[in-house]
Amino acid sequence: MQAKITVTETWLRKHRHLYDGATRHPFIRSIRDGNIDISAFKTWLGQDYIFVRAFVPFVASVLTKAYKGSDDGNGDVEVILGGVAALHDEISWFKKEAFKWGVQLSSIVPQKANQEYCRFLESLIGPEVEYTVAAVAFWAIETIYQESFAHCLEDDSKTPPELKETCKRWGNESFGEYCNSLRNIVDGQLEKASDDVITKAEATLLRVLEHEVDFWNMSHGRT
Ligand SMILES: Cc1ncc(CN)c(N)n1
Repeated sequence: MQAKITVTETWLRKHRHLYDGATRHPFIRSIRDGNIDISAFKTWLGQDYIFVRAFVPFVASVLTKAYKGSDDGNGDVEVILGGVAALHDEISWFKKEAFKWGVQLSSIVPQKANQEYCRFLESLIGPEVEYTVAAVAFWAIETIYQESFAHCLEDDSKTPPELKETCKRWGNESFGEYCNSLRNIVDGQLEKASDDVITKAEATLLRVLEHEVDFWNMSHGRT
């Protein structure tokens, strides 16, 4: 018997071009090819620290929605709680890494693309946004980083040794498994969602992809 094609699989096939644009962006390719401009890397580092701080309340809102809205005996809550814990480590990592690279986090001003992305996250926090829609955004945001940085760790990559740790932070296998768990949660929700929610969730995925591309563009100095 053939395996059933999930909703996320359908979307990834349909929007492959945009998805590849987010996960194989020139910024990521420049890390992978070993010709990254270190000032672009530092820009990304400072801007992403600001993004991650804004990401925390969004993830907390997804956690609340999972608690209220999922009917799986709260397996979802545990997966998402793991994500919150990982974010705690992520913030400490950014501080350590910023120190290493001489990036002053206290003086970073969020750039336009970052402000718009953070505003988008805020727009997904309210109770009027369905759990399924918010969970799709969460899955996509985490997975884009996972796929992007895993690409920089492939055998034929020329990623500079001093950037390997950064790539491993999101490109490692256990982060990949966590992203798969998020994807299973999302597909479970989408299977029982109304057409209206599925439409909103797909539109949200597309917005995430666009914001991620803009975020890489900003880091790469293309704004
Ligand atoms: C912009 C962005 N997207 C995703 C992630 C992964 N948490 C991140 N740190 N920053």
